[in-house]
Amino acid sequence: MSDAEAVGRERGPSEDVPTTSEAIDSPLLEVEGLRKEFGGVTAVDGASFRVAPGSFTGLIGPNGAGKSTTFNCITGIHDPTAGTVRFDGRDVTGLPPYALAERGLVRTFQIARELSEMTVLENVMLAPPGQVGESAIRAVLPGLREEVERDEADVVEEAWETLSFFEIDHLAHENAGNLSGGQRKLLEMARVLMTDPEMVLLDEPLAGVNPTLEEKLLDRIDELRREGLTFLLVEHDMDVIMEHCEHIIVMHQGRVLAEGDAETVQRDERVLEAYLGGDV
Ligand SMILES: Nc1ncnc2c1ncn2[C@@H]1O[C@H](COP(=O)(O)OP(=O)(O)OP(=O)(O)O)[C@@H](O)[C@H]1O
Repeated sequence: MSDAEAVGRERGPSEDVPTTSEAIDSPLLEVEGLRKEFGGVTAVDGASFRVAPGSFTGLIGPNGAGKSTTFNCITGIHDPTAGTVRFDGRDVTGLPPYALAERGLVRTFQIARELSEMTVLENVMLAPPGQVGESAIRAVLPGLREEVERDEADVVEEAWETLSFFEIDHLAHENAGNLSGGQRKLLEMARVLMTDPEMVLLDEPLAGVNPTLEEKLLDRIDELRREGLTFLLVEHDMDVIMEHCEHIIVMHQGRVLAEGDAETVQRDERVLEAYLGGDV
């Protein structure tokens, strides 16, 4: 019997499982005892894990495991019923998305209807938090006009660089609503990058993306990681998770069932049983 099998037989789902991320000494993101109830439904039931800075971490689990709810609790969409979320050593539990973005923790958002009527370039230029409103106010203050103009020129330059990085600069003047599903995902990533994040959370970034664009998106993520960005990804495509994520967290029934590298997770019998719908 392998170690994993032995662990699987000795422990039930309600007990704590050993977590390799406990070994991460200085996590960038730390989720502890996270719990979220919706009426009588417990969607997340005491999930705890850590994400190392500069890592590409995957969050997986069968349908209904609590991945999206966990994601939404971390990114300020849901208020957790209990537990804490720490980012860069600070408690950020329950902070709204804009406050998290100011601290460097961002998630991708689908392009909203109003934004789909704007061009790709406008979408990217609007992404930095507070940019437009702030500039508009500062533009009317005497003495600051020059500085504002310089700021805006920087944003335009950065917007073009970001579009070119994702190879969608040729679409700059196209309405965002006319993009294909895959091109939209690239635009969503470009918008995120404009906020100068430290950590990016991605929920199903490859859903509906054709293989060519998928490769492009994954290449860009790998490149950004090499520059020091941290990624946490919820994704159903196991091949992508196993190939690209060096740390994988498996959720089941609202808790962390197992975690480790691809090999560790793949040979963990509890993971297999959870995916097959077995009683773990
Ligand atoms: N707003 C809500 N109200 C009530 N129950 C909810 C709500 N959101 C999620 N749930 C329930 O919480 C549980 C976890 O759902 P969640 O969407 O987080 O899982 P998931 O792992 O992301 O699933 P999937 O892979 O199918 O997207 C499910 O039983 C789901 O029905």
